[in-house]
Amino acid sequence: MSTPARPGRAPLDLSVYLVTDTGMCGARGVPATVEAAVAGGVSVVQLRDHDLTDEEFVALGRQVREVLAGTGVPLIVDDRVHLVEQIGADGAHVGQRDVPAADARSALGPDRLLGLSVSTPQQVRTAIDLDPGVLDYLGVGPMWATATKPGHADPLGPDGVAEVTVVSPWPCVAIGGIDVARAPRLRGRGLAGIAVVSAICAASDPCAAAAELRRAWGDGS
Ligand SMILES: Cc1ncc(COP(=O)(O)OP(=O)(O)O)c(N)n1
Ligand SMILES: Cc1nc(C(=O)O)sc1CCOP(=O)(O)O
Ligand SMILES: [Mg+2]
Repeated sequence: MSTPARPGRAPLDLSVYLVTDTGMCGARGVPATVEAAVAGGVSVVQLRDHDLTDEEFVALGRQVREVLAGTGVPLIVDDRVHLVEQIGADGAHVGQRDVPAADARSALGPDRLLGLSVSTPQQVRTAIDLDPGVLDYLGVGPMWATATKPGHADPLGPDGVAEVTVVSPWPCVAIGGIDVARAPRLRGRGLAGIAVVSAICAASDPCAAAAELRRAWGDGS
């Protein structure tokens, strides 16, 4: 299901949003994992790797961009807004401790996608004080405790996430501890989609994992 976008933008399908983890992809590698996951129904891909140098990150990002060419699936860059152009990515995702969203938008220009992480309704209200045209979506998390992000905020759970989506003017994607068993518990909470790392990257068959998540999520209602 696509959700309304910023004025003048094509609708954005956030339903199953893959965030990559190079270590979890293992010997298969990030590009092959992304290719399989997209075949299984992933609708957005975010390149996330805190350990690579900028040069390595750009090289990997370009490989992923090649894999995504012609699929219509957007490529988002985690944190490194300054590399979006070099990679030829479609946008960036920033957190509360990264470059401020308004600065990220200035660097990206009006046409690229920008997501912001939030963990509380108050962080949404703070973001609303920005020009609403700055953001395309919110990443809301964590839903549940997860080993993938050490030091994460307090888990929100299905009831907590609904308190965030209800005050958000932007489409929201939930993240943190989501798998096939838990995904249905997030339906009907005002979310546009679910974002996962380990449920796809650590799966032996990322195509099947993505297809199962897509089925578990349905249309999110
Ligand atoms: C879709 C999505 N939501 C949240 C995050 C987390 O971003 P951030 O808080 O900046 O943490 P890091 O991912 O940089 O560790 C995300 N990456 N994607
Ligand atoms: C990257 C990230 N951000 C989070 C947040 O709460 O903002 S939780 C998270 C990790 C999600 O990994 P997994 O699907 O393996 O639980
Ligand atoms: Mg970040």
